[in-house]
Amino acid sequence: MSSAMDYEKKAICETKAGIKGLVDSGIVEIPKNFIRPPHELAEELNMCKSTLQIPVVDLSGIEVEDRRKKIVDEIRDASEKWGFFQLINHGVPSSVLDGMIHGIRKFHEQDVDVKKEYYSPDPRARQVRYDSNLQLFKTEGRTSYWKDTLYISRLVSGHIEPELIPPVCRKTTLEYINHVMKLGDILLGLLSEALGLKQDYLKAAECANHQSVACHYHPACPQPELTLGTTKHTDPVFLTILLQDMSGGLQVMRDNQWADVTPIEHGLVVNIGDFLQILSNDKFVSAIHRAVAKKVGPRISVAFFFDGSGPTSSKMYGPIKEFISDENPPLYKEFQVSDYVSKFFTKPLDKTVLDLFRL
Ligand SMILES: O=C(O)CCC(=O)C(=O)O
Ligand SMILES: [Fe+2]
Repeated sequence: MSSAMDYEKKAICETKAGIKGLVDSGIVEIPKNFIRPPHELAEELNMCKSTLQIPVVDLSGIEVEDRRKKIVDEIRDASEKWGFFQLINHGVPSSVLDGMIHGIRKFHEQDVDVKKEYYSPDPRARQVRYDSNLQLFKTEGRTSYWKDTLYISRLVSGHIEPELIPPVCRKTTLEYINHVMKLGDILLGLLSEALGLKQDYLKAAECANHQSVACHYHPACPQPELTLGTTKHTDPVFLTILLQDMSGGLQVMRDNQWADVTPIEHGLVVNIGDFLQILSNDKFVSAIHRAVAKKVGPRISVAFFFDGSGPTSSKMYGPIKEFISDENPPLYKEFQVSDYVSKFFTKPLDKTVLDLFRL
């Protein structure tokens, strides 16, 4: 590591002002540790961009039987082909969505002296913490991302001690959690039906008992083409509901091309996570996605993750028995959340959850 990089790392960590602090200091070039490796940047230049758009599913009329059937068909198709879709008329009030984005922006833009109280680079240390993935400096050859994130973790059925949430965004965040939990229930029902199972199957299978929320703030970036807001990844959870502002930047991989997930005002993005791909025995896909950095900012996005039972539970997960036959053998071994957690922190960077459990 160069001494210049050491200085930048130290400055970001010590001020606890995040990437936002770096931008506010007036930099015109991004520090080296944010620059993606040359082979990645070269590969990018040769890659075609997809003009396809992820499907949009309208949830209005869901209580009418025929309409629900059509919605289930659309969700099945999107989950099989893309692993991604957008929802409109999903029942979460526009004021709650706007309030969440506004609250998260206020958190990241508040006085650093207040914000830094929440700063912690250790994912296991605190239930609510803010960080800029600077711990990645420590890992040789790993690039840092152009974003700061407020993490709200270890929610149990949507519950968290309200006082743990920063006052500046407490009311709006609690409201948002409350509504997204309800939408999560509706979605689990629709996804169960899309898999040909009873409506309460995925909920009863403990696919969403725990939740966490990652509230991202991507500041304007002076050299966006050299870095990323979030590197390409799949979500190591069952299901994600993502709220994004109108800035754009989220992309999903389809047939080896990046497709933009163009924001829809007051829409929500849904994506299938690794564990749902495993349960469905590869019927549904957990798609690779990323967020590009932008010259203008900030961009706010909020990923609400639905996770399984906690690491102390002995609940086993694996391909759903109903899908397994001599012709369709299981593609993954069974596992407990604790197996996954212990492997996750030591797994090689290029391995996903799917690789860890594939037979
Ligand atoms: O910022 C985004 O739109 C994507 C965030 C994301 O993929 C994640 O938090 O897992
Ligand atoms: Fe993600």
